[in-house]
Amino acid sequence: MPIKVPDHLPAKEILSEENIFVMDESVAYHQDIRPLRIAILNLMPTKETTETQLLRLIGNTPLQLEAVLLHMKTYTSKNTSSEHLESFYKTFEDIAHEYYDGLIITGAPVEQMPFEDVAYWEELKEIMDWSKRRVTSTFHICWGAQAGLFHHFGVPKVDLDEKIFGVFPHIVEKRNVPLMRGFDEQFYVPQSRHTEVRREDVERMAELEILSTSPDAGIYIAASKDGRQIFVTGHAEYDPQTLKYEYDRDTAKGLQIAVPKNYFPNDNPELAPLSTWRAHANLLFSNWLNYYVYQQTPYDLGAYI
Ligand SMILES: CC(=O)SCCNC(=O)CCNC(=O)[C@H](O)C(C)(C)COP(=O)(O)OP(=O)(O)OC[C@H]1O[C@@H](n2cnc3c(N)ncnc32)[C@H](O)[C@@H]1OP(=O)(O)O
Ligand SMILES: N[C@@H](CCO)C(=O)O
Repeated sequence: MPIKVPDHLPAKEILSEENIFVMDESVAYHQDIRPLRIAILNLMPTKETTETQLLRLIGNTPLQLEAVLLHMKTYTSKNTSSEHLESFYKTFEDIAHEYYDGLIITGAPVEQMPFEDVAYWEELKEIMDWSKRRVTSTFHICWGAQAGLFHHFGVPKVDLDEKIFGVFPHIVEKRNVPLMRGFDEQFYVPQSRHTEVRREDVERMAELEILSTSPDAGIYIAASKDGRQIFVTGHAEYDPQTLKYEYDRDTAKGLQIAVPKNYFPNDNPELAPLSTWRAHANLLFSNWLNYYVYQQTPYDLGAYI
């Protein structure tokens, strides 16, 4: 939450320069409060796991949220039961006439296919176009980020020689941006990708800025300068066991997969993995919800979007 201070207090300028959020009394007085409406477009096969991971993170805020789960109408999930989807999910068609304060588009295990071969690509393009008109800020994760960067900005995804797999150190590139508030100089994030977006392709787009990168894993966070589109290539939301699950799964299938880096103690898969990214994940999502959703969205949704 912002610190509310008298309009001309000298500390206000110092804290603002430190990228601490300070709000004038006059602005605070005019804030109206209502629950935030957040839609989660869940493209993951492991839908129940992903729901839990994301709700845990967005629930870590004093703000009231109304979360709506979405799945694709034009694709039939193999790994999630239709009972679960019918009970808890809606489709885009059900909500297309509404406005949302925030939208999260998850990753999906389709990154090695051309975008056009993904069965729900047309529906996803429609949702991404809609998000520009009806959502205050959209948070794209992993393949969702690649899809958004490609669709909105023509940034291609590029195959990697080897999967980036493990928990890597990341750094802040643009410190004076609200999404980065309170980030450590170096922090850890799980990455699990066979593809990447290249720095030069993102830098070519004047509307985008690169906020955080990793020497090992490349671009981590890019965003539109107006904050309405956030693209995150890593999986801050992953549970401590998720990379282990992916490693065991691929090993059992006989795939050539390296042990995830910086994850198991001594890189020994027999030992229980250590979580080193949870604090970062909480900060990333609460910064997004606070500064890009709550502080920006109009009280009357749809009033200016
Ligand atoms: C880069 C990122 O975004 S990372 C995020 C993705 N990571 C994960 O999903 C990790 C967890 N996933 C998994 O472990 C595995 O996908 C499993 C175990 C759930 C299933 O794996 P498999 O049995 O090998 O593959 P399966 O044939 O069931 O298809 C896997 C998924 O690929 C996706 N998929 C495959 N082909 C297509 C296609 N043409 N169009 C759209 N989606 C497709 C679907 O999401 C499908 O699962 P779903 O139908 O339940 O949504
Ligand atoms: N995180 C994914 C990789 C991209 O599909 C997995 O290992 O399932």
